[in-house]
Amino acid sequence: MRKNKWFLIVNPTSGSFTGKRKWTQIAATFEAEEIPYDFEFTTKPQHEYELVLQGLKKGYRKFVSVGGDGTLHHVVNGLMQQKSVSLTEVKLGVIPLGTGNDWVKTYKIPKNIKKAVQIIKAEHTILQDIGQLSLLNVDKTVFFNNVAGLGFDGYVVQRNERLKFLGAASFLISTVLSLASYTSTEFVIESTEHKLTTKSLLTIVGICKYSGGGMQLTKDVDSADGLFDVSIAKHFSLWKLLKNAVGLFNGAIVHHKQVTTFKTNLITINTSQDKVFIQADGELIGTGGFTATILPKALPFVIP
Ligand SMILES: Nc1ncnc2c1ncn2[C@@H]1O[C@H](COP(=O)(O)OP(=O)(O)OP(=O)(O)O)[C@@H](O)[C@H]1O
Repeated sequence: MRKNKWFLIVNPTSGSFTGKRKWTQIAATFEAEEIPYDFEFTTKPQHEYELVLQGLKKGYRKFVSVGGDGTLHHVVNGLMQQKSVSLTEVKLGVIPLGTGNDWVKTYKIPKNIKKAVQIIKAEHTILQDIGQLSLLNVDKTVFFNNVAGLGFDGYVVQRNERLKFLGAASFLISTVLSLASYTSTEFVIESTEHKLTTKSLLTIVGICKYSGGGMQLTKDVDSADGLFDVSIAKHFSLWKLLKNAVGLFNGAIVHHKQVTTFKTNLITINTSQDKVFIQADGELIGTGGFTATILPKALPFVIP
């Protein structure tokens, strides 16, 4: 009967321990709404992945990621890496308790626990595209459900690890602090339709709309169109970035003349410089270049 029960994977550390603080309220809401569920707390980084595999083995098919973008990223990777259960049988809901909570913003899933739980109860799903990243420096494949990128944004994610206690504003603070010490990188970018060599600040490959705590760096996003939305930004001085700060959050930045955008289903981004950080869904993945392939309509997510 586990097939009909929700299996909640709870990261107590997400959102500077919001996960731990809100758990009693979440459990009480599931009970009040009479939604059958079981749960497990993560006890270490990336534990979500193992809990998904164990959950599938025990017969669960309906999962809830209780945490932030990182928790969701690892739950998605658990589901995507395994081959024993067809993903059409699976449903994945989210209760956002993280710092940035960027993926939920695309679908307007509220942070209000009662409302987020009611969305799960309604079980309305969208088949969303998933990105598959193959790293060029090492034999490693990672899946992502929101936005991946390399260059400056990887550098910011790496720097932000130490500032997350500052909450959602930490991303903007890390961005400003990082600009002072970051130099642009030369990338060779090859997609189905484009080939270019360019010195740039960052290159972002997006499925959904928001990253970096609410910044909109991808244009005309459709999360189920079988295409990545790519944005390549040339170097921005600190002054220019601050002048365009509003545009970072309302999406106008993608129209800036120093930003190039296009759509593609396959892209390879490489660099000969070392220590170029790669991030996927706000998690640090590695360094160097990657090939990103879109997997159209790959995973059913519960959305409003
Ligand atoms: N028990 C744990 N102890 C330490 N780290 C954990 C634990 N459980 C999960 N993690 C890791 O914590 C990291 C951050 O989690 P998450 O991204 O959900 O929170 P956040 O960083 O506050 O939110 P956001 O990514 O939305 O800004 C993830 O990499 C996750 O694997």
